[in-house]
Amino acid sequence: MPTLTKLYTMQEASQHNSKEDCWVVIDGKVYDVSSYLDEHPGGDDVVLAATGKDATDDFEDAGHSESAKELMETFCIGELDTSSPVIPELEISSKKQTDYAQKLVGLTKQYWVVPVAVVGISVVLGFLHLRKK
Ligand code: HEM
Repeated sequence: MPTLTKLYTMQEASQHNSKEDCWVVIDGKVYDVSSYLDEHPGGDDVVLAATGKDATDDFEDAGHSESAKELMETFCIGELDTSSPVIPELEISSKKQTDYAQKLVGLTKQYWVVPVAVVGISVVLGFLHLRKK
């Protein structure tokens, strides 16, 4: 008999990112850990920080025990739908664009002195030139 596994997109899972409603995605599975947050020995903040992304590495890096992994399975509500993945390149390039735009704005703010100095020097030179005549 086929098993019915509920599929969730990362976008959907990432909307559950609060203390009252917290989902994490680990190893292709989606876990609703809302009821466990207060009891989590590592604290609720680390789990909350692991929402909205693939938290497999974070989970593994914390060195969870076998019993922690067994407990985790009791919170499993489905699997990650990978059929329409977000194209990472698109995200990165759009992020880069905003980064450049922000840098440009920063530079213009920082280097306002340059055009002001150029104008100032031109005025002084103009004055000197007129006086010579
Ligand atoms: C389904 C989700 C999770 C369950 C059931 C769970 C369960 C546990 C348990 C039982 C421990 C105690 C040590 C052990 O037995 O291994 C623990 C520790 C810890 N967990 Fe989780 N955890 C979950 C998710 C996460 C996530 C997503 C993170 C993100 C980084 C995390 C970070 C930590 C940390 C840092 C500790 C170490 C606390 C310490 O030793 O001071 N856990 N967790």
